[in-house]
Amino acid sequence: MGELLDDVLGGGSGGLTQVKMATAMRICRAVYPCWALQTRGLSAAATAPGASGVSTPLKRLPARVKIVEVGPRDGLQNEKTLVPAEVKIQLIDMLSEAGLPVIEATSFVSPKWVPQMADQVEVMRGIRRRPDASYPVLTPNLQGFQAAVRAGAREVAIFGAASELFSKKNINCSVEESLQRFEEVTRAAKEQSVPVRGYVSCVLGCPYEGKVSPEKVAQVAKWLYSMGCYEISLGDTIGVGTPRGMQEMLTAVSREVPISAIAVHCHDTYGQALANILVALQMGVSVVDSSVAGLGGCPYAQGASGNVATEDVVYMLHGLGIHTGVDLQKLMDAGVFICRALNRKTSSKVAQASCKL
Ligand SMILES: CC(C)(COP(=O)([O-])OP(=O)([O-])OC[C@H]1O[C@@H](n2cnc3c(N)ncnc32)[C@H](O)[C@@H]1OP(=O)([O-])[O-])[C@@H](O)C(=O)NCCC(=O)NCCSC(=O)C[C@@](C)(O)CC(=O)[O-]
Repeated sequence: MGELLDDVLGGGSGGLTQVKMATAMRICRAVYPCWALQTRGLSAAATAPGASGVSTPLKRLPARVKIVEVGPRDGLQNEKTLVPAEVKIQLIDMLSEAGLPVIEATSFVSPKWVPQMADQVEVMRGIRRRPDASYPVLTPNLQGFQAAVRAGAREVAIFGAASELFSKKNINCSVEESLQRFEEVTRAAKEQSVPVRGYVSCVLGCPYEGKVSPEKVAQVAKWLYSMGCYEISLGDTIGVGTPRGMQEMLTAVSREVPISAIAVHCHDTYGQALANILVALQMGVSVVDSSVAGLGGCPYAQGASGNVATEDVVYMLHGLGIHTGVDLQKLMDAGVFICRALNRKTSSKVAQASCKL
């Protein structure tokens, strides 16, 4: 194909004419289905070359990846205008329809701290649950855990940080104190057979402290894991990490927590998220957090932009031949729905390329 394009673009006189460009585009469309994205929809472009996960020269990629959709919680928690509960419910239902295996639905935090999540009970009661999907919620303390269980939550997440200042700003206590609160949650959760996921924020940098050492991240991750969290999600809260930082941090954490229990949670502030995720996949991580339309950001992390867009992650994974179980077209529909509801342009490159918004 390269030679063919060289002939078309470089051959003959007259430079790069419109005719040559049109011919080159036709060749590209024929050879790479993704060039046809805008006119023929997404299914062809994101079709995997094979589901084995080894059909590309990239080595050591998992055959399947679990995507944890955090849009309804992380994506919306920072919205200034209150999003009605029925919009959140419809979004979650559309994400369920798209086949996402885990959808973080809301959080049971103080409404004074995060007013956008004050409708958590209504949301939990309103959603249609797919039997094979889970709908975890954030719980910072025992009070939140008990309220979550009363509202029907069957899985919760506790959220700590590798930075003292961030912990103080986000949950109003030191890292040490947070671990004591989390122990109360994990103990109660164990008694009621409720699975607990653990977050560590600021794993590649903190908005208040700057650099964060991989060893500190590993220590907090280890504590959460030994407390009983079945999975530890490592959050690049402000999206400052680069592939090298991701590699160093994961090397440190994977000495303390099995790689099969590690998830990555990348914000895309500096446009590094997909590159960082690819490094994580190559290191054996097979759980990726993302947010539909790239919505989101922590209200207590200045400068944090949205999470990596789920559409972009799914497109990359399918292109690598990795199974996700997600229907990209239905996911895109959910992205269109929430962007229209928020009167917002999508941050997903894949959605932008499909010209749907
Ligand atoms: C943790 C607290 C509650 C401490 O807040 P506090 O003020 O220190 O709590 P307190 O125990 O002193 O209680 C003060 C008031 O809060 C109430 N309260 C106490 N607990 C709860 C609860 N669970 N639910 C509802 N209300 C609660 C409590 O009842 C009391 O009410 P009052 O007597 O004043 O009327 C507060 O700091 C808080 O809610 N923080 C939440 C911050 C948050 O949600 N941040 C965003 C999520 S983290 C994130 O986005 C990062 C992540 C996970 O995505 C990963 C990444 O990207 O890095």
